[in-house]
Amino acid sequence: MDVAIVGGSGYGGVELIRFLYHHPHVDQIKVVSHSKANERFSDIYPHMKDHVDLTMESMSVEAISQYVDVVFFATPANVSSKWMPELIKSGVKCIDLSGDFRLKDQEVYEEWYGYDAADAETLKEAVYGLTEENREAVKQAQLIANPGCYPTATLLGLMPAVHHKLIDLNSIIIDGKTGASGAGRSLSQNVHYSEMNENTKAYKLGAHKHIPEIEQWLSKTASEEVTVQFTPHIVPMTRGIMTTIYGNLSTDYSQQKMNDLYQDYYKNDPFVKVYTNNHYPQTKEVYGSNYCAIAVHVDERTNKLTVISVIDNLVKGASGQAIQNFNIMHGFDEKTGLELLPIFP
Ligand SMILES: NC(=O)C1=CN([C@@H]2O[C@H](COP(=O)(O)OP(=O)(O)OC[C@H]3O[C@@H](n4cnc5c(N)ncnc54)[C@H](OP(=O)(O)O)[C@@H]3O)[C@@H](O)[C@H]2O)C=CC1
Ligand SMILES: CC(=O)N[C@@H](CCC(=O)OP(=O)(O)O)C(=O)O
Repeated sequence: MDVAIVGGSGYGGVELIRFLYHHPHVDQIKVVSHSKANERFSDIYPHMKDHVDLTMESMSVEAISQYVDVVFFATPANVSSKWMPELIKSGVKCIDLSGDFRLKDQEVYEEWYGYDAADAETLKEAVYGLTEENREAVKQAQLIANPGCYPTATLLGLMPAVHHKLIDLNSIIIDGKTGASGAGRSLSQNVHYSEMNENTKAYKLGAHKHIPEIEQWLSKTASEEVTVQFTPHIVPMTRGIMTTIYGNLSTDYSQQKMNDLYQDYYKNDPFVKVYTNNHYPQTKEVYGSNYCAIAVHVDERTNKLTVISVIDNLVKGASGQAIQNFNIMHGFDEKTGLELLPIFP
């Protein structure tokens, strides 16, 4: 299978290459870059020297659709929406790491992203790639809207309780923490070393584009309109997302029953681990891997459920989940190429 990565010179791109380069079903990788065409990939990422022999190329949409079977987009918002109509018409499968196809309502996209939405016809083709929740649709999809990093951790943390109607859906509060790599490789003041080292700060309160993404999936799952309170924070680490999620319990449910429910819910999902031994997973425990690790706490005193959910933003929160979806779309074992253990410490 031949694949192209558009925006291959960024963090999402280098992670895709880390996993795809030795993927047993991938023959050729085209790394598409406009700013760095003709440069060697290992000159941009010297740790790849002698491992990855690829040169970045500038390719038109026509050339891409002619030469490859699958296109991954690791580009900022407002890029894939421009390329996609032609690619979809040509029959190529596409997996988009950006948010351009995640929100089904064009007005909502325009309000939260500030760009023109993707065209309605192409948007209809998009399948939300939260793998564990949408596996059957992913199997049939031509276009995957790969979820955002915070929504991946949040939704996987909430789904068992939501499906079993154990929390009041309009009481959900999400406290999110991310490392600097979430902002991508391009320079952003938010992640300037001297402003994030030994510092923790909240940002985009009530305005983060992951709010409508989380609400859309919760509302679809619950068949009612759900709103959430979400506050993201940047903490001084490179990789990792932790979401600490609170909700009011809507029924009497013991810690033991909640543990059993969560464990049972994810028993067939190879990349979700549920801890039931009073261990609360840490971001370091999933570093570099495609795992989401979850633990739940039932507080009978306050009648609240707390969920801790951690992922590596660049893997399960982006490139790893994209490859999990790629595997499923093509009938490969979903673990193919992704069975790396986390790096610790
Ligand atoms: N970082 C993360 O943790 C996560 C990121 N995402 C999403 O994945 C996407 C990629 O993120 P990330 O890799 O971190 O970002 P980076 O900034 O590291 O890389 C983005 C790449 O996109 C390319 N690019 C930039 N502008 C344009 C443009 N106008 N047209 C075409 N290509 C362009 C650039 O490559 P070149 O100049 O070589 O073409 C650049 O290297 C984003 O949409 C991001 O929101 C999703 C989940 C998590
Ligand atoms: C540290 C930092 O700035 N993180 C970014 C992560 C955004 C991201 O990756 O967005 P998508 O997952 O929607 O593509 C942010 O919170 O806006």
